[in-house]
Amino acid sequence: MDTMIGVIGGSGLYEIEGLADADWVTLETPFGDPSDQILTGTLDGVKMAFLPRHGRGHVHSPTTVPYRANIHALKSLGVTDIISVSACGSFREEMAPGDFVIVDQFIDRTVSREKSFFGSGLVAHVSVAHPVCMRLAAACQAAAEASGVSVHMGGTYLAMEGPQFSSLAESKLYREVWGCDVIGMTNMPEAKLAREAEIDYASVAMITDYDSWHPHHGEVDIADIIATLGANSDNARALIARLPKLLGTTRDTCPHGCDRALDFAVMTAPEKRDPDMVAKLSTIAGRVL
Ligand SMILES: CSC[C@H]1O[C@H](OP(=O)(O)O)[C@H](O)[C@@H]1O
Ligand SMILES: Nc1ncnc2[nH]cnc12
Repeated sequence: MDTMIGVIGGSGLYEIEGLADADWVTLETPFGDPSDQILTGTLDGVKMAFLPRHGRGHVHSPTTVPYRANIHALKSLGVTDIISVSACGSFREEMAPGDFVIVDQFIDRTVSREKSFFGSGLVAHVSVAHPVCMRLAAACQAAAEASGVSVHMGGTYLAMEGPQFSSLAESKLYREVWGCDVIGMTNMPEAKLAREAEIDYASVAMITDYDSWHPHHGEVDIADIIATLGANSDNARALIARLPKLLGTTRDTCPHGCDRALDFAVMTAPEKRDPDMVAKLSTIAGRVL
């Protein structure tokens, strides 16, 4: 199968350069419009699709990002592997602003978002015990190291609703009691939806701040974050540029089963399935319906 790398760019990363045959395409989905047009093209012969999560000009808040439409649009283009790039706060002294963390776990504290493509008339349950594809995560780590970025392999990402940052008590709870490593507002439900869509997913957290727990850094400040975003985004572009060669033009079946997550997931009996839902889910789940 051809590899197609989908990059979801977070705060500070609204476009990438260097694609051959670059074209911003407009897509509509049964779940509404994606955050923006999607930049398609090829890099080192590998098909690429780039979507700015908040839209160019940063239009969508973490709550209003159309997560389902974004994943649906990438799936409809043929994306096989998603690299999510996100600005994050850090709960660890050694994960300093400017560093990258290759996330491997999530705690989902978001409360106001549609979290599944499925629902009444077509019920499905996929596992997200291991929400990140470690094959893809390893490629991100290698690309970051080759780009000279200080990178940490593995970390738990606390997904909060936002848009306000955490209170000091929340920051300490997530760090000291729950053992989280980084915090952001967008990787959930994005990672869950990618799993439902059977797309391999990896998340690169670009550290911008120490949230509010750090005794010597005071509370999180958006001006500090914006100051760090520029350099982080340049490093993210360098990382992305190395991915096609690492992943190759074709790919085998995912050794971890990310691309077969729906094999046994659909619970609704065939004769009880809502035909409208079946039609609506044809791009996401047509393989098993
Ligand atoms: C710019 S600070 C808060 C904002 O940045 C992160 O967005 P993204 O994950 O898309 O890089 C964070 O989750 C908040 O949405
Ligand atoms: N401290 C923080 N909390 C939540 N999202 C963030 N994005 C960047 N820094 C953040």
